[in-house]
Amino acid sequence: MSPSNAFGSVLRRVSAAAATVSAITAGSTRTLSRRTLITTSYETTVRRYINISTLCPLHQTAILSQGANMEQRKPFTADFFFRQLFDEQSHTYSYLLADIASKEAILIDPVLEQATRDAKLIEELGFTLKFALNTHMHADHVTGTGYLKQLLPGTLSVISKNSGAKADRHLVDNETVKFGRHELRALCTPGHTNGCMTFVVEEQGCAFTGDTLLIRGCGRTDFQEGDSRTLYRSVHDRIFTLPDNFRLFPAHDYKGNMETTVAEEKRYNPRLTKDIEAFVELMGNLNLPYPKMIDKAVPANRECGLFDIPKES
Ligand SMILES: N[C@@H](CCC(=O)N[C@@H](CSS)C(=O)NCC(=O)O)C(=O)O
Repeated sequence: MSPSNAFGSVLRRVSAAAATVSAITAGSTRTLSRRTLITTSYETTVRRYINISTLCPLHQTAILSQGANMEQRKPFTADFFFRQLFDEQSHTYSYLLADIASKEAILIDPVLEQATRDAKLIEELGFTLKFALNTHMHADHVTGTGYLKQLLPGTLSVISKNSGAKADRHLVDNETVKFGRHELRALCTPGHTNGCMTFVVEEQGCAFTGDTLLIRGCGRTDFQEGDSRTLYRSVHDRIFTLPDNFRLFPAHDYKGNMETTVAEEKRYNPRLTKDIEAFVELMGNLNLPYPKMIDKAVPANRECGLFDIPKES
């Protein structure tokens, strides 16, 4: 058997073991916390079936990390539409969510230069864009919310009250935004900026973290109202307290990653796994260059993003 076939066979045995664990834990004792039970049972079962010490360290990590990250993730419900969109210039992810039955949609963190792409997609899919939301007042690109209001009349722009930016609707902590039968809950997660929010869709087991938590990273805290201690508390108190299996979708990624989970970031985020003092020290020494667009983006985003509207072709 070739090494890759052997690894495939091991993974199949692990999946079978994981299924057994899921079945056992489904009706199991409540004396242990759900997370402890899942992680412990998974690792115990894997070790019972496979002598993992015979595998290389990479494969050992790959197999054991599945216990916390993959096994218990919920699929989206059949009536929930999800589409991740990307802007290559600013490395920004936007997210189109919709209720497939009622066709009501929302768009999180649209980018001005992609507004015509997004509007076309929304029209092609027969959706009505109810809300165009920003997780915060961005510094690296102009938001598409203002232009989308023109392209798709009836759309309302949304941002947090704490952002100080103009919008049709201002969200406060714990407020919900409804689209069809679905809803997201907006949690204040300041630190990168004062007005940062994380949007949680509880039923679908996912959250949109903006720049508060990035995949194996986090938003910088060296401009606007950035504050490292505040960001650390936001992540630990409001994102890491979500269920371990929640899928997390950030506003940016610079390395080609697309999503993560609460469990993964709690284990592997090189910044947020540190204690708060070490985190503050690290964030104070990032020495990142300022975003190229900051002088244009922040004033535009304070006005909901109407700035240099691209000409129609
Ligand atoms: N090079 C980009 C800006 C990159 C950057 O600073 N990203 C921000 C989020 S957008 S304000 C950030 O918080 N990064 C964290 C990190 O660790 O990289 C540009 O010039 O636009």
